[in-house]
Amino acid sequence: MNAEIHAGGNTWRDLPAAQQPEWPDQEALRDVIAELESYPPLVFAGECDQLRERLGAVARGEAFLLQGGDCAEAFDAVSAEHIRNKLKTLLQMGAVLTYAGSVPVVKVGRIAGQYSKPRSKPTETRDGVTLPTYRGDSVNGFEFTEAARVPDPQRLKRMYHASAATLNLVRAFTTGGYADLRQVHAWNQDFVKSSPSGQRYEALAREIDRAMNFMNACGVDPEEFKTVEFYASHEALVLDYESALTRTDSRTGDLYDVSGHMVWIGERTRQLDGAHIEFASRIRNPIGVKLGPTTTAEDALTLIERLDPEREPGRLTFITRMGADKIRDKLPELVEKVTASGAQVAWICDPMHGNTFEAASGHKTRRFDDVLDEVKGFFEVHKSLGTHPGGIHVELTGDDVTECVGGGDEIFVDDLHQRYETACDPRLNRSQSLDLAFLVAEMYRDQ
Ligand SMILES: O=C[C@H](O)[C@H](O)COP(=O)(O)O
Ligand SMILES: C=C(OP(=O)(O)O)C(=O)O
Ligand SMILES: [Mn+2]
Repeated sequence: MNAEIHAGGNTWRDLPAAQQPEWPDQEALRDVIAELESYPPLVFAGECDQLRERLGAVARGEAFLLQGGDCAEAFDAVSAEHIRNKLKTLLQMGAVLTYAGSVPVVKVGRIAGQYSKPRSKPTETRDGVTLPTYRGDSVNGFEFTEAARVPDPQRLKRMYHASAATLNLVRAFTTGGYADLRQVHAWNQDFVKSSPSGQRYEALAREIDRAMNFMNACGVDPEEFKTVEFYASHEALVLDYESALTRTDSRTGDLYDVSGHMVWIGERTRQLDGAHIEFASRIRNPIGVKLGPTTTAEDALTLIERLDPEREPGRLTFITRMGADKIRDKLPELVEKVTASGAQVAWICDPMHGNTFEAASGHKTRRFDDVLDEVKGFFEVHKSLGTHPGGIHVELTGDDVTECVGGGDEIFVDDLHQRYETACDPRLNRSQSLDLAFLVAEMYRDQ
């Protein structure tokens, strides 16, 4: 490996890096980094290029991005059941958006690497006891004990292995026949009877069946529907991990972060002169940046200069997370000035992170109606500017949790305690996710 090029993955080390774990033992950390550097890549650089091309279609207005998964993946949720449920939910949403929205859908999971969390406070207090905050399974334990909350670099290796196991199953499902479009009904089997969104989905699946029979009769090869393109993404937060998995592509000499196909930089770590943007500027993966309500148009333009100097559609995705009450005020200026600059970024709506509040029960939650309203605002703004609403970025799970309130199968604040299982932010459950997909498909069609 070319030492100079490889050093490109480490230039962030001279800059301030927000939200990094305070590892107590630096020597142990160095050993872990060295071991991670010897591990095989989790993804192939060519796949990252392919996703960049797909996102280029999103930026040009020819496709829609569906990006979703847990807020925080957990090591003890690396099981066939959890992974299958999550994938099934994303495939169902993808089918709804493709068919009802009549648009090609690029499917990207917050999966196989989403183990690190930025936090708003460094400590958490319960019943008078204060401990370091939980920062994701890659860093420390969720359990509220002093021992669990100490950052342990060995967890970075577990993150790699958990990501590898997850990605392996996802690849098996998406290429081995499980995700075959002819299985649209099978994905819904356990769900259909119990829920209005399941029943609505079933009706759509019947239409898809008819359309496929028609295509079959016209001579389209049914094998065309057997596999689905699915990509993995996560927040590139813990830079020791991400840079240990950054490798030189032997085909081109370019650097890729081979821990996932796409990585994004979060709202709390997007400082223009900070380590995360520097790191992202050195790799060829498609990059996302979260933009919250304090983002100025100048910030957005500088991010483009740093991350997409060639103005390559698909390289840069702006994931806005303004909040339902701010999106209509804050988004127009950003979109206008970015468009005027000639850059072609993909604009994606994260309707989750600007709409979190604490319920009287103490649960962190989100209202389905606020989520929906932020997406509506996002579509309205793009419609008025003649730009493309490129997709949604959501926190969801395939399990029937009770973490967000509202939805067709309504969950009330008093229900939150029943199945509140998230390690960090509240996720849409399967029924709420499907509801959202139907409503977004309608918005897209009306656009
Ligand atoms: O997922 C995002 C952040 O980690 C999360 O919103 C921060 O939550 P906190 O305010 O509980 O730290
Ligand atoms: C931390 C997250 O979001 P943001 O950076 O937008 O707050 C997240 O996506 O979980
Ligand atoms: Mn989150």
